[in-house]
Amino acid sequence: MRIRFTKMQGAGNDFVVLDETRQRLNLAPEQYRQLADRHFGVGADQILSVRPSPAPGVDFEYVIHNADGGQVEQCGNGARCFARYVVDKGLVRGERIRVQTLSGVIEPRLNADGRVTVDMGAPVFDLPAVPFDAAGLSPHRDGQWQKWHLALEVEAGSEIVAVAVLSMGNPHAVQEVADVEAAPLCVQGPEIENHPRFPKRVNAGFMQVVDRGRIKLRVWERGVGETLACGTGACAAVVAGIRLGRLGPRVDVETRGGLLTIEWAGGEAPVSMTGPAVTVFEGEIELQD
Ligand SMILES: N[C@H](CCC[C@H](N)C(=O)O)C(=O)O
Repeated sequence: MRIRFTKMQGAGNDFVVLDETRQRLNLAPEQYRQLADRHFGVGADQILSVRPSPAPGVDFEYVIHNADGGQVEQCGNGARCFARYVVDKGLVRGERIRVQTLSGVIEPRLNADGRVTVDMGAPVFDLPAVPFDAAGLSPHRDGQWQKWHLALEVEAGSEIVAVAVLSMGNPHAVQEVADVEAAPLCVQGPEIENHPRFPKRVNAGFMQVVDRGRIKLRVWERGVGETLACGTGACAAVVAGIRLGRLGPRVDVETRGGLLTIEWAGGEAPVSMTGPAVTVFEGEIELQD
């Protein structure tokens, strides 16, 4: 099957975008994996599908697959690129862009400076959890925040890390580190991603607080590994930092791939994310059938 695609990136988190507005491609997980493969395919962290939405008042359906071929609920950097794509391709009829995802409807906005702002919805603080006695965990309340101690089995024996756990539509476990460049992502990342506490696996964030308006962040993403930026991960880290009293309501998030700005007023308020969205190239590829 020969298909056309658009390669995009948001703060270095990169995507293959597929236009399914006229025809569904019905790809199999192996074909998503082929598209994401950086040696045998195009190469990307996620594959984003643009589909029409049957729902009244909703313009598009936004379907997201990780590099491992699994479909997921949300992708923040991808949402900005989705908005850039549908505007640049002339697919948008009105002023607003309302997009259905597995975790609800989002409404991205293109700003005059070329960056894109997305209301990512309100954070959710209780994730589907394995009963703690089955996973050997010891939850404790730290201030007003329930943090979880995860028992990680790493080469040097087991170690306990305290993570803040929340959902931005997709699951995140965020920990604070003194130096994000020295954070053990390659060791702890896969351990946390696949920890029995998270029956749907999890994205593992490593946050260094610079001051109340700035953090540095690296994320080991579920289904991908370390990415240069993670939009929902930036939202989750800022929400965790605000809930722990470490951050103010507007935070610049330095990622290896660029800068994201996250705002959250607390409580049930939605989290706002602003950042870049860039088209890199267009192409065609022959997919295995
Ligand atoms: N790996 C994530 C999906 C992509 C999230 C990230 N690329 C973003 O910008 O939010 C997950 O499995 O939940």
